Amino acid sequence: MSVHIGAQKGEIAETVLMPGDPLRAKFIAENFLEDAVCYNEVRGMYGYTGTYKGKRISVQGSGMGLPSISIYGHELINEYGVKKLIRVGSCGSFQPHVKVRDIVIAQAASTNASVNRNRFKGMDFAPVGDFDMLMGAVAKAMDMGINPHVGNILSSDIFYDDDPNAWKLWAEYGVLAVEMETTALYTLAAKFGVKALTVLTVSDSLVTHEALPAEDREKTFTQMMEIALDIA
Ligand SMILES: O=P(O)(O)O[C@H]1O[C@H](CO)[C@@H](O)[C@H]1O
Ligand SMILES: O=c1cc[nH]c(=O)[nH]1
Repeated sequence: MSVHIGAQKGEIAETVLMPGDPLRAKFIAENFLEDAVCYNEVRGMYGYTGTYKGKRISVQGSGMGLPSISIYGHELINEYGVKKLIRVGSCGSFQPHVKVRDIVIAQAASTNASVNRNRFKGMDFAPVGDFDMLMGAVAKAMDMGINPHVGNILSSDIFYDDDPNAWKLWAEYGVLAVEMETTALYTLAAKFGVKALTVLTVSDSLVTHEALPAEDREKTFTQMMEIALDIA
């Protein structure tokens, strides 16, 4: 057991899908993995290991925000030997051409959080996704007839911002969408020499104010799940 994960050594695969929502982890395990076994229920942050097309894969909820994914990512890499982490999340669109239910692949992740400023003594680190997995995810999406949006995203420390127009500065610089974890995931991967990629589905738009309900966010983002499982 690690501090936050109740698995024994060897119970977690080298490749782990990481949705923020633990119920999305359960959905992926029940609908995509064969012989899935639940290895973690600590804090209700479900983790499962099973097989997909014969390959051993785990799926672990990350929780919301940079500190939460940092804790699970750190323990997966350092306590369980995980080598590939693929976030499967939801995001809010910043751009008119990025529509609800579209797929976004995070080439890089900007942030308004101070964690990396602290880590790098006031300097800026540019967290980027793994290039091979990025290419694989784009190719798989195209095979499925999907044109994914690939580019910079914002990993925000704030869901309910005091300034309702704060997002527009990022939008002006071409940032595609907002979520809350990837900058930490990519930084952890760089520090520990493992691979990470984030694949997102647009759940709402800050441009049009459209939004999908929680059940859709938990269960209907199956294209993103298929892309992630393919590159796993
Ligand atoms: O749907 P998940 O993966 O949780 O991702 C997004 O949704 C949560 C906010 O509602 C944040 O965790 C954000 O990153
Ligand atoms: O962090 C998030 C995730 C989805 N939608 C948002 O607006 N923000």
